[in-house]
Amino acid sequence: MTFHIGAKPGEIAETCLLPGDPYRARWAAERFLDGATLVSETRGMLAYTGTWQGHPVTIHGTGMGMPSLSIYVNELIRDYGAKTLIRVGSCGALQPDIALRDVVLAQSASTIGSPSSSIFREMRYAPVADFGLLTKAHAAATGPVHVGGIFTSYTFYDERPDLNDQLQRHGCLAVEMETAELYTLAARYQRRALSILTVSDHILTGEALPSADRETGFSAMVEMALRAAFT
Ligand SMILES: O=P(O)(O)O[C@H]1O[C@H](CO)[C@@H](O)[C@H]1O
Ligand SMILES: O=c1cc[nH]c(=O)[nH]1
Repeated sequence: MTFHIGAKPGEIAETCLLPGDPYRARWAAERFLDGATLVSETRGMLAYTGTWQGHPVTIHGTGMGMPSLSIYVNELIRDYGAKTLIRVGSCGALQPDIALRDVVLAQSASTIGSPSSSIFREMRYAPVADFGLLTKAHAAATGPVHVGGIFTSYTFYDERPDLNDQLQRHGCLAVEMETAELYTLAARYQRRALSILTVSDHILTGEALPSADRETGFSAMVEMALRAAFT
């Protein structure tokens, strides 16, 4: 047990899938894992461990935003020995050729700042995905998939439309709230990380999926994450 994870030693797999939403963790565990067992529900952040095609996998919610993800990923890596960490999240699209339900593979994650920023002082660190996971996830895609840079925001309700304009102009595919810190922590501890994101809304058009779709409609990215981890 740690401050924020109730699992006993040995109950967390080396491969962890990380949705922001704890109910997405439950849905994905029930749908994709054999023998899924609830191993932590501290603060309602559900975590399940089971197997996929014989491989041990944990699916652990992270909550919303980099500070929350940072707590869980630090403990998963430092206390439980997680080695492969794949975020399965939602994002808002920033480019006109990206549609609702498309998948975005985050090659890099720009940010204004992250919980790790203070250790870099004046340096603008560039958090990047694990190349092996990225290429394997891309090969496993069965529908529209986009690969490129994303923006990890500290806020959901952003008051800077000019920032979205600049991000779009510089080819940024989508916005979400966790990946920059995930990639930075993975680099620090020499672990593999990737963010696979399903487009839940479009920043340019204002279209959005209903929240039930966000919770359960994301099979393609979970399948891509599992195939990337084990092929
Ligand atoms: O669907 P998840 O994984 O939570 O990801 C996105 O959704 C939340 C905002 O609604 C933020 O956590 C953002 O990154
Ligand atoms: O952070 C996020 C996640 C999904 N959609 C957004 O617009 N922002």
